[in-house]
Formats: sequence, C-alpha cells, structure tokens
Amino acid sequence: MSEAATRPNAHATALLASLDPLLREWLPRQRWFAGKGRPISGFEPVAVTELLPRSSPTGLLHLLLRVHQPPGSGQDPGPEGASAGGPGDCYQLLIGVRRPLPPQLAGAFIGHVTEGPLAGHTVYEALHDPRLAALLLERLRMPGRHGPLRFERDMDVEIPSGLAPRPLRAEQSNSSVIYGDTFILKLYRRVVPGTNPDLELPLHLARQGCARVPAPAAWFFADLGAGPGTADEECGLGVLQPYLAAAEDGWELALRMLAKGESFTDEARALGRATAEVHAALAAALPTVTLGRAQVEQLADAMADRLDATARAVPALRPYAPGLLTAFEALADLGGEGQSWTAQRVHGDLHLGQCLRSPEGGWSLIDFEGEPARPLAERRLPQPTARDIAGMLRSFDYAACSTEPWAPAWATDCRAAFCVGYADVSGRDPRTDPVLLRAHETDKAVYEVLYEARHRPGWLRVPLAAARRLAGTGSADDAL
Ligand SMILES: Nc1ncnc2c1ncn2[C@@H]1O[C@H](COP(=O)(O)OP(=O)(O)O)[C@@H](O)[C@H]1O
Ligand SMILES: O=P(O)(O)O[C@H]1O[C@H](CO)[C@@H](O[C@H]2O[C@H](CO)[C@@H](O)[C@H](O)[C@H]2O)[C@H](O)[C@H]1O
Repeated sequence: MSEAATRPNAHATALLASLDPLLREWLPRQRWFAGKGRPISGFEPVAVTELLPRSSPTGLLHLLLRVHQPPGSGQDPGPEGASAGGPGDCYQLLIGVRRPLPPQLAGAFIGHVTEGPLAGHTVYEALHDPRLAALLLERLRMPGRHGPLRFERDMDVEIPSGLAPRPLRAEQSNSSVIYGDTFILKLYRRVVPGTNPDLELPLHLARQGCARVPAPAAWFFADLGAGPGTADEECGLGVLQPYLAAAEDGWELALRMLAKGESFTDEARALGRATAEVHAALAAALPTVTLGRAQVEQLADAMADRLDATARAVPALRPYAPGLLTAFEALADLGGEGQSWTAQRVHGDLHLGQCLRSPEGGWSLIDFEGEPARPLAERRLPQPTARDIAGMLRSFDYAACSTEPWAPAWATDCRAAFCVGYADVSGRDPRTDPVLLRAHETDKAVYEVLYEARHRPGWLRVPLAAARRLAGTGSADDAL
C-alpha cells in the first residue's frame, strides 16, 4: 500500500480544484451535510491522503475538507451557536477514483473530472465499492500511521480479513459499513478537532468491563499539526465495533409493541437498569464533579438562554416560554438554597433509537456523540445524569404520540418503569429530584422543538405538546 499522503500543499490544492465543481453539487445532497440551504463559497483541504494511489486501476482518496459557507442572511445563529455559521465545517470524504465506473457502482457516482490531476477519471462514493470498503477494513486491521492518519486497534479482538462489506442504507448523521454481519464501521462525517466522545466513552466503558456498549475493536484518527510551536490536534474519524446482527432498535420495538397494544414496561424497566449500569461505569472511569450554587445557576441560565433563542427561531413555542422558564428558575432557586448535584460524563443524546435490544444480551446503548449541534467542548462536560434520563422519558412520550390515537397512559407507564429500573441499579429513583428532572426534560423538549422545526417539521407537534404540558398548560394525565 502506498504511503503517499499529502498535507495541504500545491498538489492537494490542485487535486481539490479538480473536484470542486463536482463536490459543490454532490455535498448538499448528502443526508449528513449540515450546511444545507446555504451556498458553498469554497473548499479548503485540511488533509489529503491517497490510501490507494491513482496509478492503480482503482484509487482511494481520503479527504478532510473544510467547507466555507457564508452565514445565512439575517439568520439568527440560534442555540446551535458557532456551528450554524463560523469558519466552516470540516467533513470526512472517501472518494473512489476509476476510469470508467462499472455499472454496478452507478449509484455511487459523484462525477467525471475534466481538469487537473484527476482529469479523465470518474470519482464516486468509495464506501459503496466493496473493493475499497474491504481495503479500509484491511487498513484498520493493521495498526500504524498512513500520513496524517493513525490507525489503532484492540489486539485482543480478532478481526478476520475478507469480511464482505455492505453499506448501511439507513438515513444517518454519519456513514456506516457492515462487514460480514460481524462488525460495523462508523465513519464520522462532520469532524471536529478534539476527542470524539463516541469513541472516547465506549473505550472507557470497555475498559471498565461494561457490557452495555459494543466495545471498539479498531479506530482511527487524523493528527493535524496546527503549525510550528503549536500543539497537534487529534481528530477522531471512525470506529469499528461488533455488529449486533440480531438486535432491534428500541424505537422500532416500542412502536411494534404499541401497535399490538402490548405493554413495554418490562423493556422500559430493563432499559432503566442498563442506563444506570452505563452511568455507574462512566462515573467510575472518568472524573465527577459537584455542582454547587454557581454551577447550578449557570446550568439553569444556559437552559433559559436556549429557550429564549428557540422561541425566537420557532414562533409556535412562544406561548409556552413563560411557563417553561419557571422550570429553570426553580432549578436556579434550589441551587441558591444550597442544593448541590453530582455531574459526570453521560451519553448526552439518549433516546429509544440509540438503544439496541439483542435477544440474548438485552439492551446496549450506542452513539455517544451527544447532541451533534452542540460544540464538542460542551458535549464532553460532566452533566447530571438527569440529562440522559430526561432524554429517555421524552422518547417514551414521542413513541406514544406517534400512534393514532395518542397513548399517554402507555408513556406514563413506561416512564415510571424506566425510573424504577434505574433505581434497581443505582439505588436512587430519578423522580426523587423532580426539579432537576423537570428542568432537564424541559430543556430536552426545547431542543426537540428546534430539531424538528429544522429537520422534520411534520413532527413539531410532538415536542410542542410536551412544551404545553411542561409549561403547566397541559392535562394532569401527562404528569410524570
Ligand atoms: N453495534 C451495532 N450493532 C448493530 N447495529 C448498529 C450498531 N451500531 C449502530 N448500528 C445501527 O446503525 C444505526 C446508526 O448508528 P449510529 O451510531 O446511531 O450512527 P449515526 O450517528 O449516524 O446516527 C443505528 O440506528 C443502528 O441501527
Ligand atoms: O439519532 P441522532 O443522533 O441523529 O438524534 C437526532 O435525531 C433524533 C431523531 O431521529 C432525535 O430524536 C427525537 O425523535 C425520536 C423519534 O424519531 C425520539 O425517540 C427522541 O426522543 C426525540 O428526541 C434526536 O433528538 C436528535 O438529536
């Protein structure tokens, strides 16, 4: 395999210039592209690596690419902060290079290059090419460097060679390839310098012996030297982990049971236990802190700021904002009275879709990236475990609201069962901290209002109904 790797230089710039018009057209159509709706003003190469040289019949280019986009005209940057504008997001692309493209890869087509170093070649989405996806697995099996890319693995885990790859077709924030129904490789698309919690936390959990998370088998980073005299920046790019082939995700399972009129409370209780196990392992592996008066007030203020920004962006939330604010004021008041809470690393975006139920192993939790729109530093801060618990409680509500007629009693039972399960393991029922829990559930519902307004307007009614309830204008039925 070639060791040819290019840091941004004249060759990388020329390479990118030849791809420029094709990527401008292709990128905005990708599900994981976060800058939809804003024109692309330019690209900047962050790292360019030839994993397979173009001189072979098939080439494989690894690109880290900064995409410059002007901030939306007159748009409120909103609670997503810098990621809504800023200096430009960096994306990871794996580009196959062939001449010509065989018909079976037509669906992966990006474009024909007419100028520059790749002139006369066809470029395409490499993950859809079994030959290139297999090559990536081979690279992951061999720890070591490849230009700016650094490959690592757990040598105690056997990763057989030659496992047949197939891309996961689901709509995702990232891209995944399944290898022989044995492993799944998740490639992060929008990458930020710094430790990626989706790799960091499962590695810690595996070392703690926590079986509730598929343990990383191999992973890779980019080491991006920021220049002479400055620290290198590490950037997590992908992780290979066991594929739970027989598992069903919690969202699908919950909807299936709801549709049949079956109770989900046993599953919800088991999920509560699994969540508490993961929290205990995270607290054992990584520092915990006590949130005193100042920190609780800061937490409440940040929630109030997100509410304010969301109400500005989504007018339908405005009638409920004063009622919702009382949840954050109550939290700040309790902090002021000297009530303190422990904070620790948490999942950060826990919902039924992030939980996989295996017939033998029970519940596993996946996708520890946190809420993708939040800055990385914020996602890696210790937080009250109430954040994850609130995420799950909201998810039961979502499931109950996605059926016709709505099934609020189903959600109430699941929410209670989840809390009981959590207490089975942790010794403390989350409902014994109602102010903390209400504030987090309110904050999550506010996040969901913005998420749905931006991504799935047809779902907006679900978090808005929760906002109405949490603001104190809903029915008593919906109470926790
Ligand atoms: N270890 C695994 N075993 C089985 N399926 C998995 C595993 N990890 C992820 N998946 C499947 O891939 C989907 C996307 O994974 P996820 O980590 O949530 O990626 P994304 O950040 O792109 O949403 C999940 O909803 C699940 O269906
Ligand atoms: O799984 P992701 O990390 O992409 O999470 C984002 O998308 C989720 C939807 O796919 C969204 O979750 C919301 O909808 C779910 C039902 O589809 C529901 O179970 C969750 O409770 C609700 O929050 C999630 O908020 C968002 O970050």
